[in-house]
Amino acid sequence: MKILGYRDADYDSFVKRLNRRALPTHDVRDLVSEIIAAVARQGDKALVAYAKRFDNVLLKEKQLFLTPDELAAVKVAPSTRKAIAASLKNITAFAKKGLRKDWSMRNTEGAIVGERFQPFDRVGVYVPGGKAPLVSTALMTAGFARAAGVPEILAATPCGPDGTVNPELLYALKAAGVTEILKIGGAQAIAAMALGTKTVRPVDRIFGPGNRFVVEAKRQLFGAVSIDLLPGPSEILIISDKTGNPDYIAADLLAQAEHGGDSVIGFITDSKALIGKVVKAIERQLETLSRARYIREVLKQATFMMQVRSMAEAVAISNDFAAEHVSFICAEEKKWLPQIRTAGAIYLGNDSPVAVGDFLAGPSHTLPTGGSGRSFSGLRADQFQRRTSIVKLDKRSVRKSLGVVEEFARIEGLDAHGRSTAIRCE
Ligand SMILES: NC(=O)c1ccc[n+]([C@@H]2O[C@H](COP(=O)([O-])OP(=O)(O)OC[C@H]3O[C@@H](n4cnc5c(N)ncnc54)[C@H](O)[C@@H]3O)[C@@H](O)[C@H]2O)c1
Ligand SMILES: [Zn+2]
Repeated sequence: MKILGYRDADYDSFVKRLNRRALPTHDVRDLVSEIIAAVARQGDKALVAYAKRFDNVLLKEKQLFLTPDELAAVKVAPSTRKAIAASLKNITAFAKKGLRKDWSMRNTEGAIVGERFQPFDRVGVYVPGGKAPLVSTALMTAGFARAAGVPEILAATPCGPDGTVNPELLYALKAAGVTEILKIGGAQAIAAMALGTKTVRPVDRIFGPGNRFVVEAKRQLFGAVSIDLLPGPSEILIISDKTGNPDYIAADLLAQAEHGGDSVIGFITDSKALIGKVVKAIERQLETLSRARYIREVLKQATFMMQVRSMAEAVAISNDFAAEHVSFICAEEKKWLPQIRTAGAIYLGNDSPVAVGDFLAGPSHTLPTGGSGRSFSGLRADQFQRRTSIVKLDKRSVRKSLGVVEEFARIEGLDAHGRSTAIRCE
């Protein structure tokens, strides 16, 4: 854990380093481009080879997809079914609010102009499965696709060494409306969905979070497909004044640490006393957690706590860092909230655990990480809609448009353009 305050000698250089840009390292970039090239060249054969190399599973080319029988046989506890239904209910309601609706109006010349929104025909969602079966992520991606009315939803998720996928995850995928399940993970799964293979039909757009290989594959395949955003290893930044409850703050930091070593955990406050209390609370709570040893490692490698001069400084650092989740606890919430501009999601006050947003609240937990929050927003239902603009003129509006069109045609030296409009006014 790195603990520092504004009086420390290395404070300024540390703060400077928190101003991030989401860019991959060279080794990840090179490995991923090699994987993409192999999938493009060898298709299913490459998928089988990488599943063996990275996931330690022996699959045949015929076994890349989950069969309908396997899916039909999935059974989960009633309590699981209830939890998944509760989450999907909130997700669907939230998603429907975010869908865009067709509209039209008349422009100055009287032409009808408008926008039409239709669901994509076929999308791919990546559901991480490396470290934990992210059942909630299945809902937080495919659930939005279904709410938008996408008819074909291909999900990709890595299977275990025995070739099976966690039954709760399968149940969630089915509940969220997924129509095909590819048992492949990593960059190779993204490549297969984007480029297609003999057995995988390519998709129009790819959604969903993953580790750095998955995120880099989406970045490199942009163009072959479109992507939602760059949602990588999860992270949190907690900003609190002295009104923050140290036990709650510690609990949220620990919950984040559970996500894994690639993620970053930050705590910024203008109260030095609060840092001391949070550190003590972490030690106390850690004792009772099942993944304590693992969490301890993350706290050591990837956690910082900082005493800043003021809330203004805290907010400025937060905007530079562009964290996936910002927890904001401040007596002057109304004053500062509009100024937190680059966060993927903001959790307000002492009583808003990020975990509720992870699993249940409604907004997708698929959020930009690694500093990409500066340029991307979290996953929304309207990202599953393809937008088309529509223009319709009649004799009156075409006549009214002619003067301006002819002037542009003259300036740009495109006389056929002018002629195509004039001919309709003769
Ligand atoms: N930002 C968000 O919205 C959000 C939401 C949920 C999860 N996440 C993040 O997603 C990540 C999931 O990561 P994960 O690893 O558990 O699952 P994952 O499914 O993303 O990655 C596992 C796959 O990576 C590939 N792989 C593993 N090691 C490799 C290597 N050395 N080289 C090349 N490929 C390799 C394997 O094929 C494996 O199937 C976590 O960091 C989590 O925080 C983010
Ligand atoms: Zn979480």
